[in-house]
Amino acid sequence: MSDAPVIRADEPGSFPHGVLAARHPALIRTVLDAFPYGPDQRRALDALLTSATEGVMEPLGTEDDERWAAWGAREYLGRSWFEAPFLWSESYFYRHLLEAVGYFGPGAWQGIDPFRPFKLAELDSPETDGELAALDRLTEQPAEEQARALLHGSLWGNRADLGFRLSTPGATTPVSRLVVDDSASLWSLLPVDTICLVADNAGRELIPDLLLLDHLLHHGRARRAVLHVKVYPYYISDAMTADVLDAVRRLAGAQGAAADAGERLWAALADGRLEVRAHPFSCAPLPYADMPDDLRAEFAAADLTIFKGDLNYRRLVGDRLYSPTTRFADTTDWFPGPVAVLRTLKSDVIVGIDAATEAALVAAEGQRWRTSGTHALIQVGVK
Ligand SMILES: O=P(O)(O)OC[C@@]1(O)O[C@H](CO)[C@@H](O)[C@@H]1O
Repeated sequence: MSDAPVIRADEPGSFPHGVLAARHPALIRTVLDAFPYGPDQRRALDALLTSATEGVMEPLGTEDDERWAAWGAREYLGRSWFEAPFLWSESYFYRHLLEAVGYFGPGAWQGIDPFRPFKLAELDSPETDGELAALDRLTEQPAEEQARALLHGSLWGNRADLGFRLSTPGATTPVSRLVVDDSASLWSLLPVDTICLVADNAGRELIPDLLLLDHLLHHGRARRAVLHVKVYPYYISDAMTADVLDAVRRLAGAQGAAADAGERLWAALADGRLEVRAHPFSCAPLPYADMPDDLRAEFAAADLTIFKGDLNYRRLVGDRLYSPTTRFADTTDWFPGPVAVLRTLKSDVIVGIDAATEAALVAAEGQRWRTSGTHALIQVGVK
């Protein structure tokens, strides 16, 4: 195991401190504005707002406390949210938020995703219309060119995360060259029988993820695909099964090439070539290295697993302050199969870049490059 320090949020001015001190309160206010929640839910959200910024982490008071105990709660309950590992307190915050809005019931609000209005707004946005219309031109290109464009669409789609935009309003700064580009190695692993894609955000990220999977299935570069999503609403815009269905419907209801892809995806879901999985560990406050055996076996059975996004990156390599030149392979060698990541950089964790690249980024931006969302990478680990 690495001896790089686990990231915590206890240093004012640091990125994780800002997430807990500013992004979480902003999120609670946004959710309060988006729903006509009743007095009990509003009180619970107000209480969470105070607790999350000034209080300590408390039990949920439900049977889920047992699961969280198995995930380490005994060590952190009663302590400030800022003291626990960043990954742990962020995940626990989302679980508490769902408790406050009655997501797990009993009651009429059971199963109502507090983030759904924002996810749907993305699917209905003019930007999504534009991206779907562009597919008609893309299908006229050679298959190789289509594949490259769809991979990059899926990669940069990762900027479309609502949490990031809560604290980075107008995050439309131009994108830049990849800080690591192992895409040649990724393509060299195909074709495969089974590809797994561990999804990140719904809406404008999930659409290009689905288009990439459709392309791989349609062009025989994978026989089947397994799409891992979250088991409940998490990190604001993370995709769940309901979001996959919304996205496939959005595609199928579009025109031209987008509609063709939507229909193929619908058929692939129906005949099992595309399977959606939502494992309880998907919302665990732990790195994937700690995943349970059944999930490990699922990844082991895939010929290639692609992890999308910043949070999955943190959970794959470990949420630690590594030296950026630490080898990617050294942080992922425990993974039970070939693994790739498509990620825009939105938190402090980074491994696998060379010293010259790091020096150039620091010279140009200080440490902002780690969190600004304007840089991205494609990394691949094969044993
Ligand atoms: O996983 P995603 O959607 O790419 O990013 C999630 C994120 O916005 O949330 C975390 C902070 O709350 C950071 O890891 C990251 O910046």
